[in-house]
Amino acid sequence: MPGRPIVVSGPSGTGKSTLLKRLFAEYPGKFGFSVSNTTRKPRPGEKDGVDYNFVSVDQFKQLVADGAFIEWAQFSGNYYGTTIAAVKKVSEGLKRTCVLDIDMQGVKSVKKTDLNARFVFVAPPSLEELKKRLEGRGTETAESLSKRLSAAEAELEFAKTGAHDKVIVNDNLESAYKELNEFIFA
Ligand SMILES: Nc1ncnc2c1ncn2[C@@H]1O[C@H](COP(=O)(O)OP(=O)(O)OP(=O)(O)O)[C@@H](O)[C@H]1O
Repeated sequence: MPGRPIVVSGPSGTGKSTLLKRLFAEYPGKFGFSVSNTTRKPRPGEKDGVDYNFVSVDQFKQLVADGAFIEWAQFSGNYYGTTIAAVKKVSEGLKRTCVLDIDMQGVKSVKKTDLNARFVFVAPPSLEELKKRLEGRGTETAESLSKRLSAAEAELEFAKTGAHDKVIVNDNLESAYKELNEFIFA
């Protein structure tokens, strides 16, 4: 029996991917991510329904109008989004526990659906440490770094409202992973 969907959120750079990568590796076949919808064209080797659900702009707009999305966005001329149906497909089709790595808008949106998800927030030990990790990852420009840090403050404020079932401070990676594991299998 797959478990209820798990929504993992928290500031960019707080360590969500690091923790999830470890979880997926420890339990192969137990968890899965949903397949996103996109209007961009498939790249060679990409399979429809596996890498993405490839749709036309008209189809995408219809899904938006139908309220099918948990979250969607436009990047460099293409639309991308996660549908409620794609999350259900992971549990009902693949019989896996669906894990969603989304931001606070996504969290609010999932709460309005019938997905009956559980919410975990991964917090950094401090904003200074978060800045160090983002710098250390070597993926950010000065501009994207400052954008992520201001978004981080909003995420931390939101977490204070008690919207999540569990808050994990990712200070020591081992103990954060242990807490995540315990929460997920509780
Ligand atoms: N407990 C920890 N102590 C020190 N460094 C950590 C810890 N956890 C993660 N990191 C490092 O912090 C950086 C950011 O981690 P990661 O990429 O997992 O964050 P993220 O929350 O998934 O970010 P994004 O939302 O941008 O994808 C990585 O370089 C990672 O190795």
